[in-house]
Amino acid sequence: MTTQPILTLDNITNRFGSSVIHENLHLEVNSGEILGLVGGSGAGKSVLLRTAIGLNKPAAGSINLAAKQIGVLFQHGALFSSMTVVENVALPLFEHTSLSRARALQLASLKLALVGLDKVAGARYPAELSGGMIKRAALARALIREPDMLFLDEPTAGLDPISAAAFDQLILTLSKALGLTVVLVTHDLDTLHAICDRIAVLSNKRIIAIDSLANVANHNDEWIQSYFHGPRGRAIIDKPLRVQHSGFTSEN
Ligand SMILES: Nc1ncnc2c1ncn2[C@@H]1O[C@H](COP(=O)(O)OP(=O)(O)OP(=O)(O)O)[C@@H](O)[C@H]1O
Repeated sequence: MTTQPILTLDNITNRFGSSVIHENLHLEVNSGEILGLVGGSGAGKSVLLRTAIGLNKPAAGSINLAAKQIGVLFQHGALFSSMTVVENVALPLFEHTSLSRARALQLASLKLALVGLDKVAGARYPAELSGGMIKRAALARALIREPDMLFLDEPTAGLDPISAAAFDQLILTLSKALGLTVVLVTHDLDTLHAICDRIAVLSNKRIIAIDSLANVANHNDEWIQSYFHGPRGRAIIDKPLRVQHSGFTSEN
Protein backbone atom coordinates (compact mmCIF):
# COMPACT_ATOMS: atom_id res chain seq x y z
CA MET A 1 0.00 0.00 0.00
CA THR A 2 1.27 3.49 -0.77
CA THR A 3 0.65 6.36 1.57
CA GLN A 4 -0.42 8.71 -1.21
CA PRO A 5 -3.80 10.25 -0.30
CA ILE A 6 -6.43 9.50 -2.91
CA LEU A 7 -8.92 11.68 -1.07
CA THR A 8 -8.31 14.77 1.03
CA LEU A 9 -11.06 16.69 2.79
CA ASP A 10 -9.67 19.90 4.22
CA ASN A 11 -11.32 22.35 6.58
CA ILE A 12 -14.78 21.09 5.70
CA THR A 13 -17.78 22.79 7.26
CA ASN A 14 -21.29 21.52 6.61
CA ARG A 15 -24.46 22.98 8.05
CA PHE A 16 -28.17 22.61 7.51
CA GLY A 17 -29.88 25.85 8.58
CA SER A 18 -28.46 26.69 11.99
CA SER A 19 -27.34 23.12 12.64
CA VAL A 20 -23.58 22.66 12.15
CA ILE A 21 -22.75 19.08 11.20
CA HIS A 22 -19.01 19.39 10.44
CA GLU A 23 -16.65 22.18 11.38
CA ASN A 24 -13.10 22.52 10.04
CA LEU A 25 -13.01 18.78 9.48
CA HIS A 26 -9.89 17.18 8.02
CA LEU A 27 -9.66 13.66 6.58
CA GLU A 28 -7.15 11.94 4.34
CA VAL A 29 -7.73 8.55 2.75
CA ASN A 30 -4.68 6.64 1.54
CA SER A 31 -4.66 4.93 -1.81
CA GLY A 32 -5.33 1.20 -1.47
CA GLU A 33 -6.60 1.21 2.10
CA ILE A 34 -9.92 0.16 3.57
CA LEU A 35 -10.95 2.97 5.89
CA GLY A 36 -13.84 2.48 8.30
CA LEU A 37 -15.72 5.63 9.31
CA VAL A 38 -17.53 5.38 12.63
CA GLY A 39 -19.44 7.78 14.85
CA GLY A 40 -22.67 8.03 16.79
CA SER A 41 -26.05 8.13 15.06
CA GLY A 42 -26.52 11.53 13.52
CA ALA A 43 -22.83 12.44 13.85
CA GLY A 44 -22.73 13.19 10.13
CA LYS A 45 -21.12 10.12 8.56
CA SER A 46 -23.49 9.90 5.61
CA VAL A 47 -23.29 13.64 5.01
CA LEU A 48 -19.50 13.36 5.02
CA LEU A 49 -19.61 10.54 2.51
CA ARG A 50 -21.97 12.54 0.28
CA THR A 51 -19.62 15.50 0.57
CA ALA A 52 -16.63 13.40 -0.46
CA ILE A 53 -18.37 12.20 -3.62
CA GLY A 54 -19.68 15.62 -4.57
CA LEU A 55 -23.37 15.10 -3.78
CA ASN A 56 -23.29 17.61 -0.96
CA LYS A 57 -21.59 20.96 -1.38
CA PRO A 58 -19.91 22.02 1.87
CA ALA A 59 -20.36 25.53 3.25
CA ALA A 60 -16.57 25.78 3.42
CA GLY A 61 -13.45 23.76 2.76
CA SER A 62 -11.93 21.82 -0.11
CA ILE A 63 -12.20 18.30 -1.45
CA ASN A 64 -9.44 16.72 -3.48
CA LEU A 65 -10.51 13.40 -4.96
CA ALA A 66 -7.82 11.78 -7.09
CA ALA A 67 -9.78 8.62 -7.92
CA LYS A 68 -10.37 8.11 -11.65
CA GLN A 69 -13.74 6.46 -11.15
CA ILE A 70 -15.78 5.91 -8.01
CA GLY A 71 -18.46 3.38 -7.13
CA VAL A 72 -21.01 3.99 -4.40
CA LEU A 73 -23.21 1.68 -2.35
CA PHE A 74 -25.81 3.83 -0.63
CA GLN A 75 -27.32 2.91 2.72
CA HIS A 76 -30.78 2.63 1.23
CA GLY A 77 -29.45 2.05 -2.26
CA ALA A 78 -32.34 -0.09 -3.28
CA LEU A 79 -32.41 -1.61 -6.70
CA PHE A 80 -35.23 -0.60 -9.03
CA SER A 81 -38.02 -3.08 -8.42
CA SER A 82 -39.35 -2.99 -11.99
CA MET A 83 -36.02 -4.09 -13.50
CA THR A 84 -34.30 -7.44 -13.26
CA VAL A 85 -31.15 -7.68 -11.19
CA VAL A 86 -28.87 -7.80 -14.23
CA GLU A 87 -30.64 -4.77 -15.75
CA ASN A 88 -30.14 -2.91 -12.46
CA VAL A 89 -26.42 -3.68 -12.54
CA ALA A 90 -26.17 -2.62 -16.19
CA LEU A 91 -28.10 0.61 -15.60
CA PRO A 92 -25.03 2.88 -15.18
CA LEU A 93 -23.74 1.55 -18.50
CA PHE A 94 -27.09 2.24 -20.20
CA GLU A 95 -27.01 5.77 -18.78
CA HIS A 96 -23.37 6.77 -19.09
CA THR A 97 -21.88 4.85 -22.00
CA SER A 98 -22.65 4.16 -25.64
CA LEU A 99 -22.30 0.39 -25.20
CA SER A 100 -24.98 -1.72 -26.83
CA ARG A 101 -27.65 -3.11 -24.53
CA ALA A 102 -26.43 -6.65 -25.15
CA ARG A 103 -22.83 -5.77 -24.28
CA ALA A 104 -23.89 -3.84 -21.17
CA LEU A 105 -25.93 -6.82 -19.95
CA GLN A 106 -23.01 -9.15 -20.67
CA LEU A 107 -20.67 -6.97 -18.58
CA ALA A 108 -23.30 -6.82 -15.83
CA SER A 109 -23.43 -10.63 -15.78
CA LEU A 110 -19.67 -10.73 -15.33
CA LYS A 111 -19.87 -8.30 -12.41
CA LEU A 112 -22.64 -10.40 -10.87
CA ALA A 113 -20.39 -13.46 -11.14
CA LEU A 114 -17.62 -11.49 -9.44
CA VAL A 115 -19.84 -10.93 -6.39
CA GLY A 116 -21.06 -14.53 -6.37
CA LEU A 117 -24.42 -14.22 -8.16
CA ASP A 118 -25.23 -16.48 -11.09
CA LYS A 119 -27.37 -15.91 -14.19
CA VAL A 120 -30.48 -17.27 -12.45
CA ALA A 121 -30.16 -14.59 -9.76
CA GLY A 122 -29.47 -11.97 -12.44
CA ALA A 123 -32.71 -12.79 -14.23
CA ARG A 124 -34.77 -12.34 -11.06
CA TYR A 125 -36.42 -9.19 -9.78
CA PRO A 126 -34.98 -7.63 -6.59
CA ALA A 127 -38.03 -8.66 -4.54
CA GLU A 128 -37.11 -12.29 -5.28
CA LEU A 129 -33.64 -12.01 -3.70
CA SER A 130 -32.50 -12.33 -0.08
CA GLY A 131 -31.05 -9.29 1.72
CA GLY A 132 -27.53 -10.62 1.26
CA MET A 133 -28.07 -11.17 -2.46
CA ILE A 134 -29.46 -7.63 -2.83
CA LYS A 135 -26.32 -6.24 -1.17
CA ARG A 136 -24.20 -8.26 -3.59
CA ALA A 137 -26.20 -7.03 -6.57
CA ALA A 138 -25.85 -3.43 -5.36
CA LEU A 139 -22.11 -4.01 -5.00
CA ALA A 140 -21.97 -5.37 -8.56
CA ARG A 141 -23.71 -2.19 -9.71
CA ALA A 142 -21.19 -0.06 -7.77
CA LEU A 143 -18.39 -1.95 -9.56
CA ILE A 144 -19.85 -1.83 -13.06
CA ARG A 145 -17.83 1.18 -14.26
CA GLU A 146 -14.51 -0.25 -13.05
CA PRO A 147 -13.99 2.15 -10.13
CA ASP A 148 -10.65 2.51 -8.37
CA MET A 149 -12.43 3.73 -5.25
CA LEU A 150 -15.57 2.50 -3.48
CA PHE A 151 -17.75 4.32 -0.96
CA LEU A 152 -20.00 2.03 1.06
CA ASP A 153 -22.63 3.34 3.48
CA GLU A 154 -23.38 0.68 6.10
CA PRO A 155 -22.74 -2.27 3.80
CA THR A 156 -23.65 -4.95 6.35
CA ALA A 157 -26.70 -3.23 7.88
CA GLY A 158 -29.66 -5.58 7.97
CA LEU A 159 -27.65 -8.74 7.29
CA ASP A 160 -27.46 -11.69 9.67
CA PRO A 161 -23.97 -12.19 11.21
CA ILE A 162 -22.96 -14.97 8.81
CA SER A 163 -24.10 -13.08 5.70
CA ALA A 164 -22.44 -9.93 7.08
CA ALA A 165 -19.14 -11.79 7.60
CA ALA A 166 -19.33 -13.20 4.07
CA PHE A 167 -20.02 -9.72 2.69
CA ASP A 168 -17.05 -8.32 4.65
CA GLN A 169 -14.84 -10.97 3.08
CA LEU A 170 -16.18 -10.16 -0.37
CA ILE A 171 -15.30 -6.48 0.10
CA LEU A 172 -11.85 -7.42 1.36
CA THR A 173 -11.16 -9.88 -1.47
CA LEU A 174 -12.39 -7.53 -4.18
CA SER A 175 -10.54 -4.53 -2.81
CA LYS A 176 -7.26 -6.44 -2.76
CA ALA A 177 -7.82 -8.20 -6.12
CA LEU A 178 -8.91 -5.03 -7.92
CA GLY A 179 -6.64 -2.60 -6.06
CA LEU A 180 -9.58 -0.60 -4.75
CA THR A 181 -9.50 2.05 -2.09
CA VAL A 182 -12.56 1.65 0.13
CA VAL A 183 -14.25 4.08 2.49
CA LEU A 184 -17.02 2.47 4.44
CA VAL A 185 -19.40 3.93 6.99
CA THR A 186 -20.37 1.32 9.52
CA HIS A 187 -21.69 0.60 12.99
CA ASP A 188 -20.52 -2.99 12.64
CA LEU A 189 -17.58 -3.67 14.96
CA ASP A 190 -16.97 -7.00 13.26
CA THR A 191 -16.44 -5.22 9.94
CA LEU A 192 -13.94 -2.84 11.53
CA HIS A 193 -12.04 -5.72 13.01
CA ALA A 194 -12.18 -8.02 10.00
CA ILE A 195 -11.34 -5.78 7.06
CA CYS A 196 -10.44 -2.19 7.92
CA ASP A 197 -6.83 -1.03 7.72
CA ARG A 198 -7.64 2.14 9.62
CA ILE A 199 -10.58 3.55 11.53
CA ALA A 200 -11.65 7.20 11.46
CA VAL A 201 -13.88 8.43 14.27
CA LEU A 202 -16.30 11.28 13.62
CA SER A 203 -17.36 13.08 16.77
CA ASN A 204 -18.05 16.67 17.75
CA LYS A 205 -18.11 17.73 14.09
CA ARG A 206 -14.56 16.53 13.39
CA ILE A 207 -12.45 13.45 12.81
CA ILE A 208 -11.10 13.07 16.32
CA ALA A 209 -8.98 9.96 15.68
CA ILE A 210 -7.71 8.04 12.66
CA ASP A 211 -5.47 5.04 13.16
CA SER A 212 -5.42 1.25 13.45
CA LEU A 213 -8.28 -0.29 15.41
CA ALA A 214 -6.01 -1.07 18.36
CA ASN A 215 -4.68 2.49 18.55
CA VAL A 216 -8.06 4.14 18.02
CA ALA A 217 -9.62 1.95 20.70
CA ASN A 218 -7.04 3.25 23.18
CA HIS A 219 -7.94 6.84 22.48
CA ASN A 220 -8.93 8.73 25.58
CA ASP A 221 -12.26 10.05 24.30
CA GLU A 222 -15.55 9.35 26.03
CA TRP A 223 -17.47 8.25 22.93
CA ILE A 224 -14.58 6.06 21.75
CA GLN A 225 -14.27 4.46 25.15
CA SER A 226 -17.97 3.64 25.33
CA TYR A 227 -18.06 2.43 21.71
CA PHE A 228 -14.99 0.20 21.75
CA HIS A 229 -14.99 -0.78 25.41
CA GLY A 230 -18.70 -1.15 26.04
CA PRO A 231 -20.06 -4.74 26.15
CA ARG A 232 -20.17 -5.16 22.36
CA GLY A 233 -16.85 -3.45 21.72
CA ARG A 234 -15.01 -5.49 24.32
CA ALA A 235 -16.14 -8.70 22.69
CA ILE A 236 -14.46 -7.62 19.46
CA ILE A 237 -11.32 -5.97 20.82
CA ASP A 238 -10.49 -8.58 23.43
CA LYS A 239 -11.38 -11.77 21.59
CA PRO A 240 -9.69 -13.41 18.62
CA LEU A 241 -11.25 -12.86 15.23
CA ARG A 242 -13.79 -15.45 14.16
CA VAL A 243 -13.12 -17.37 10.99
CA GLN A 244 -15.23 -15.36 8.63
CA HIS A 245 -16.15 -17.89 5.96
CA SER A 246 -17.45 -20.59 8.21
CA GLY A 247 -18.99 -18.41 10.86
CA PHE A 248 -17.15 -20.51 13.47
CA THR A 249 -15.03 -18.97 16.17
CA SER A 250 -11.33 -19.63 15.97
CA GLU A 251 -8.75 -19.30 18.67
CA ASN A 252 -6.03 -18.74 16.10
N1 LIG B 1 -30.53 17.07 3.59
C1 LIG B 1 -30.53 17.36 4.90
N2 LIG B 1 -31.21 18.41 5.38
C2 LIG B 1 -31.20 18.71 6.69
N3 LIG B 1 -30.54 17.99 7.62
C3 LIG B 1 -29.86 16.92 7.21
C4 LIG B 1 -29.82 16.54 5.83
N4 LIG B 1 -29.05 15.42 5.72
C5 LIG B 1 -28.64 15.14 6.96
N5 LIG B 1 -29.12 16.01 7.86
C6 LIG B 1 -28.85 16.01 9.30
O1 LIG B 1 -27.46 15.93 9.47
C7 LIG B 1 -27.14 15.13 10.61
C8 LIG B 1 -26.17 14.05 10.22
O2 LIG B 1 -26.85 13.09 9.40
P1 LIG B 1 -26.14 11.80 8.84
O3 LIG B 1 -27.17 11.03 8.08
O4 LIG B 1 -24.90 12.17 8.12
O5 LIG B 1 -25.76 11.03 10.17
P2 LIG B 1 -25.05 9.61 10.35
O6 LIG B 1 -23.85 9.82 11.18
O7 LIG B 1 -24.85 8.99 9.01
O8 LIG B 1 -26.18 8.85 11.19
P3 LIG B 1 -26.63 7.30 11.23
O9 LIG B 1 -25.48 6.55 11.81
O10 LIG B 1 -27.80 7.33 12.14
O11 LIG B 1 -26.97 6.90 9.81
C9 LIG B 1 -28.47 14.63 11.15
O12 LIG B 1 -28.86 15.45 12.23
C10 LIG B 1 -29.42 14.78 10.00
O13 LIG B 1 -30.72 15.01 10.43
